[in-house]
Amino acid sequence: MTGNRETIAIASDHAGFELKEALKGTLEELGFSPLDLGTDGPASVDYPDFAGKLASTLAEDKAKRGVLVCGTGIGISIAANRHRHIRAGVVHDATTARLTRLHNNANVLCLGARIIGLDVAKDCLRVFLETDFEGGRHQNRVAKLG
Ligand SMILES: O=C(CO)[C@H](O)[C@H](O)[C@H](O)COP(=O)(O)O
Repeated sequence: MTGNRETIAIASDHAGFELKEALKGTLEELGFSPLDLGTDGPASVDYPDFAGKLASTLAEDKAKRGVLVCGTGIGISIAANRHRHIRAGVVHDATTARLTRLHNNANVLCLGARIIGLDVAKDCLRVFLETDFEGGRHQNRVAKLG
């Protein structure tokens, strides 16, 4: 928390850099405090390094939720999901953003900057942050993820 604003960790590789920068503003507009873990420019970097930084930040309880962006959202989600405390979902629209919270209790939103546009990405972010886990039949399934 920063003041009474929840901290949301955010990171990307070079392909996701521009979208990450834009989404930091969206987080602020929505009343959250973005914690930017890089990358800091368009130079080519390796997405596992940034997924790892975000995973460490959540493990250290510096944030409870995070956002990761790469070209497709796929590589950075694979990397993030190697960490047992991370449930990262790649989403493409508000429906998948809602369902990865309702059903998977995802704590990390993954977006593909080369796949979706800014307005859809903003929708995904807002819906992800405002949707609670449904629990019920999904509780046991999520527990089995490890
Ligand atoms: O890992 C990915 C594919 O799922 C990401 O989209 C990366 O951002 C992409 O591979 C980076 O590609 P580039 O050609 O090195 O820019």
